[in-house]
Amino acid sequence: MLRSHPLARIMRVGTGVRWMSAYTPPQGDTSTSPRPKKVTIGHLRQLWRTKTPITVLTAYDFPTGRLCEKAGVDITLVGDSLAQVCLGYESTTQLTMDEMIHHCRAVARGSKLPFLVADMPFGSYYSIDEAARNAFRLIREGGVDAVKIEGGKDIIKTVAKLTAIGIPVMGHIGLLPQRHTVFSGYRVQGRLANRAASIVADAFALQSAGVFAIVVEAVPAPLGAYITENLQHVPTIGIGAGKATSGQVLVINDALGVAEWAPKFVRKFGNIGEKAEEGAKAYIQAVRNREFPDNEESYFMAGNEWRKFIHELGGSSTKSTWVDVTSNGEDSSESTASLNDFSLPTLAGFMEEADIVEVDSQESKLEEPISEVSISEEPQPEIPKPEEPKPEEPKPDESKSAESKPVVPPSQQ
Ligand SMILES: Nc1nc(=O)c2c([nH]1)NC[C@@H]1CN(c3ccc(C(=O)N[C@@H](CCC(=O)O)C(=O)O)cc3)CN21
Ligand SMILES: CC(C)C(=O)C(=O)O
Repeated sequence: MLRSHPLARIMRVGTGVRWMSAYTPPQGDTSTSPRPKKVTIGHLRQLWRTKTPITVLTAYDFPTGRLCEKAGVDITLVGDSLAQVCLGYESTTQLTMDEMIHHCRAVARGSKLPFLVADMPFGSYYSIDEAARNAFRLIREGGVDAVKIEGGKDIIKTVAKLTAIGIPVMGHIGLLPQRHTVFSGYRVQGRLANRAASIVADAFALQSAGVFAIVVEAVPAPLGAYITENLQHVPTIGIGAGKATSGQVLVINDALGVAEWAPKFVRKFGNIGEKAEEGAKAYIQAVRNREFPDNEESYFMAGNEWRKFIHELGGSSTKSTWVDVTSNGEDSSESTASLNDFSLPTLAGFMEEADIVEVDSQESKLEEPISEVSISEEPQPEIPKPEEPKPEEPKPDESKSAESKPVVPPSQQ
């Protein structure tokens, strides 16, 4: 089919079709549940051969990377849509290599099982040497498995070089967002016969240069189908290219309904934007109404430490007092004893505190929650006055102290 096609001969570079890998594809269910093994090019090829749609979603950071893995996507793509979706740039052309690598590293920490692809930013592949240097950076520093490059015949020598030296490359044809200025905007490509033929030629050229898959963006559905049917060795991943491509990709924010606007080819599979706004507004209301935090969301002192604490302060305060120590250790409370009288907490003090917190978390029932801080009692006679006053609280750095609630690591949430 390939050889007989009139456009298949337009560009042939290098020694022919190369494949990057011959892994044994993992067996078993790959449709919905997260697979236990790392996705390889071999696995992607098996999906393509069995006409199982290849699923691709973009990710830009650790949580979206985690989401892609947990949802069981085949390919996680750190697209340069990062520029617009996450960094607020006007276009993808403003994104730098360093920014891309920074985000790739975060995604890679969260998305370990899906095949991980990163876009080569605009300007990072203007020469073959630059392209190779930057592709290696994305793989070494960014931790990705493969790179994606926008363009067809025009960049074919670069693509052939990258695949020849062992860098898996994903092509990208049709609408090329990095060239939106040249295209006079983000416009559907290949509506006219000439341009459609040129896009088909791009696909064949990329196939010959050894790419492992080709993203086909914003082309008429029949053209997406035609390219998919006529490529012999490479799956297509469509975005706005109709239903017949070998797989589909969407920007995750678009798919989840985060953004206010999305291209016509997007379907919203979620309504995160609305939900997020609702949540943020509910929080603000609760704080303003003093409904948050509650006792369940607050910490209390161990045993009768509060009484000891008041006792050490002199115990003569008869009104509600919040002891407030600023970071320089100055006392701004209304109590009679100045906290300057206490020695500042030492490392030993922190360690002691850590012990107490542990006891506290085990025996948190020891103490009644104090719903109102009301100090009207005289010091309890049975409480022995310690030799050195030791404030349990406040501490100069609350965030570093041990928590009494178990903390769920983000990766388990
Ligand atoms: N959120 C988001 N989603 C994307 O799919 C995406 C990005 N950002 N940023 C990078 C590129 C830019 N993309 C775009 C941006 C705009 C259109 C757009 O305006 N399309 C018009 C087509 C107009 C026509 O030619 O008929 C549309 O109405 O869908 C398409 C793709 C795709 N990529
Ligand atoms: C939308 C996909 C294909 C992309 O290139 C990107 O996220 O930048």
